[in-house]
Amino acid sequence: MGQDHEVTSTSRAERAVDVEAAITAGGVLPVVVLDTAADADPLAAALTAGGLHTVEVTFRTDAAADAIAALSARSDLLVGAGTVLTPAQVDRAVSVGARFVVSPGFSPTVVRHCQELGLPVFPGVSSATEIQMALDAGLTTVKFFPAEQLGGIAMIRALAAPFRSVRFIPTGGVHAGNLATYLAHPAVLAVGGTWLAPSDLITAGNWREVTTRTSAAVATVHESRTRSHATA
Ligand SMILES: O=C(O)C(=O)C[C@H](O)[C@H](O)COP(=O)(O)O
Repeated sequence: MGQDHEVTSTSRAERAVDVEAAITAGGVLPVVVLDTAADADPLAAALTAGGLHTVEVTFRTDAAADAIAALSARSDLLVGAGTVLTPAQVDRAVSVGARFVVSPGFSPTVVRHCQELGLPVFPGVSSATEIQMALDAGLTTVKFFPAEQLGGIAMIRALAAPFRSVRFIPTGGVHAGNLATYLAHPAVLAVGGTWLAPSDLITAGNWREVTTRTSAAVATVHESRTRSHATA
């Protein structure tokens, strides 16, 4: 029994690391709002063609669960659920195959529920107090939301100074023009945002533009990491 428990916790920890490693490797986490699950496959094709293999599908539409189910069935994509506000949504997300959960804010109830399920969770924080709440809950990787509105990279610099173990996924107001500024900070694990696949492009079925934006973001991640290795 005790041994079973140990095995389970180890595999959970490994799963969590896998997810974080995949998000880190991508450098950019596309956030999408899907109105129909029919868009799932072309979206996945567009993102993977551009070089990204992670996606966060927000629980903001009725189609979210079906879309997560369709995307999770693919072997080339790691799919998480975003805008998760309640434990019931966590359960729904898990039941359709979501591998991680993202919230706009810090909910101790949502975080605890994810931890009980062994599901990686990245709650949003917007202040030093919320970071301490995350640390108290045993988390060191958090979403920083809404990043630009909170002061952008200057705020991350200020927060990263005392919280040396914390890694951030800044999201909100990030785009091709300011992506590199965020990626340059060592406390930034990856950056999230809707600019790669915004609702207007999805509705128009403009998958080519989604791939173009994704490739550009991937190139920026690559340049940024090459530069930081060169200066390390
Ligand atoms: O609700 C959540 O869990 C979210 O994920 C919020 C989104 O991350 C932001 O709405 C993205 O902001 P933009 O990239 O500026 O469009």
